[in-house]
Amino acid sequence: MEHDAQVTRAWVLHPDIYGANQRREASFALEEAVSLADALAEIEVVGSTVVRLPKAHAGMLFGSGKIEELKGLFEANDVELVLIDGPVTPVQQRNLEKAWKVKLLDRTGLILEIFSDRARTREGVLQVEMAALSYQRTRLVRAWTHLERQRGGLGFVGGPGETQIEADRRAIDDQLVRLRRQLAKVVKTRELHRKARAKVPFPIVALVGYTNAGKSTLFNYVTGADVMAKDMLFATLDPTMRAVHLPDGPEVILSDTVGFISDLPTELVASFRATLEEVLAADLILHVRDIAHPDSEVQAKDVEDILTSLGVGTGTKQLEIWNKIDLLDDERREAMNTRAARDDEIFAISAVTGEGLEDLFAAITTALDAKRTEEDLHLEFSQGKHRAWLFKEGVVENETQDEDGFHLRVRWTARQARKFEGL
Ligand SMILES: Nc1nc2c(ncn2[C@@H]2O[C@H](COP(=O)(O)OP(=O)(O)OP(=O)(O)O)[C@@H](O)[C@H]2O)c(=O)[nH]1
Repeated sequence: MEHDAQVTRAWVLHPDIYGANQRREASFALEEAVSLADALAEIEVVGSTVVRLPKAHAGMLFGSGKIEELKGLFEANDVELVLIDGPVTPVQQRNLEKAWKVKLLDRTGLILEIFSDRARTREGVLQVEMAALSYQRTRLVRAWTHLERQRGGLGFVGGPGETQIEADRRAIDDQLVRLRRQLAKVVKTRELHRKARAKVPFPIVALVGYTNAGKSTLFNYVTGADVMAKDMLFATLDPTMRAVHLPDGPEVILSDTVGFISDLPTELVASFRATLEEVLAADLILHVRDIAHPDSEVQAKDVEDILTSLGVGTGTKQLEIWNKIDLLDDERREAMNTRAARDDEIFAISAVTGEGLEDLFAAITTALDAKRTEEDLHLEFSQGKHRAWLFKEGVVENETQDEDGFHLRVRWTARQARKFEGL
């Protein structure tokens, strides 16, 4: 058979762990894994299968019959790469690669590949490199533990394998230290940028959501920008910011962030913390959901869990955006619209047709205006201009005066506070 030499022929396996993986329907999980693989241009998915995992086949992951059966399938389809949508130990990887004569990548490895393909900014590139190294490091440790066990767990030092692994581990540690230093520098620069932005008197609205939910499409619709919006997972990796005037509303900074995914590798969760700080700093969070997706509820729950684990969102107002209603049939669309209309914090929209956006913009304006905090200010007499501004903006609740100046109790929104700072 003649094949395009530029692309690697891949087969996707979703291991269905009996009894443990029922939270997500196996067929949806398999579909998502195929989309993940499709996100890499150099991979062509030639087939995909859900495989029920046996209870115990530690060294090979699957039973020998299944391995033979799959081997025949891979040979018949000239498969060069097998993607296993789950964790695979280094030992299992080596054994399966040998048995099937293919290269093998597990879910974390695949997601890391995609992230490394997508990272554009210096910070993104450094974070992905660090995540990949941390991942490699855990695989060294596992192999080492395994070697140790083979020798009967005596733990004596100096075996050739162990020395090599120790050396590899040290090399990785050194490189991680170097990368961490470089990253710290980049983060510092970004901090300065954010501080500069905080002086801009606009509230920040952050878009979050499961990958492919439509964040970039909504961002583009609102800002008229041309951020890459594709039916491709993780099209947006680095956060994008844009100041935009909402129709009949305030000027805001809209921020588009990386999409979330179930079972996000822990290495990546940690390394993307910094990027998600943009979300932490937001005045309002818009959680964009693909409401037409069959697994929409599970996706939403996973996004909420990741946000909670990152400490994002507590105390920050959130609106839920039910996107892609144009894809629903009339009956379901009607039902969604009715449900959304009953809840002040849910909005059914289509980021493609623009349906429902007017109500959403109005709600964003209201939410930002409602976010008032109370503060005590002391103004010197020479700051009369500031006092006049506060009275003009109508945020002063109470005022007293002494020989130094004015004591004001103000209730204001983040937007007003920032404007005041800029005076
Ligand atoms: N029919 C329809 N398609 C939509 C809508 N919103 C987004 N899409 C499509 O969904 C796909 C994903 O949209 P993106 O905007 O790239 O999604 P994202 O959430 O930014 O994705 P990540 O970058 O992976 O986080 C694209 O093919 C969009 O055209 C919508 O309201 N209706």
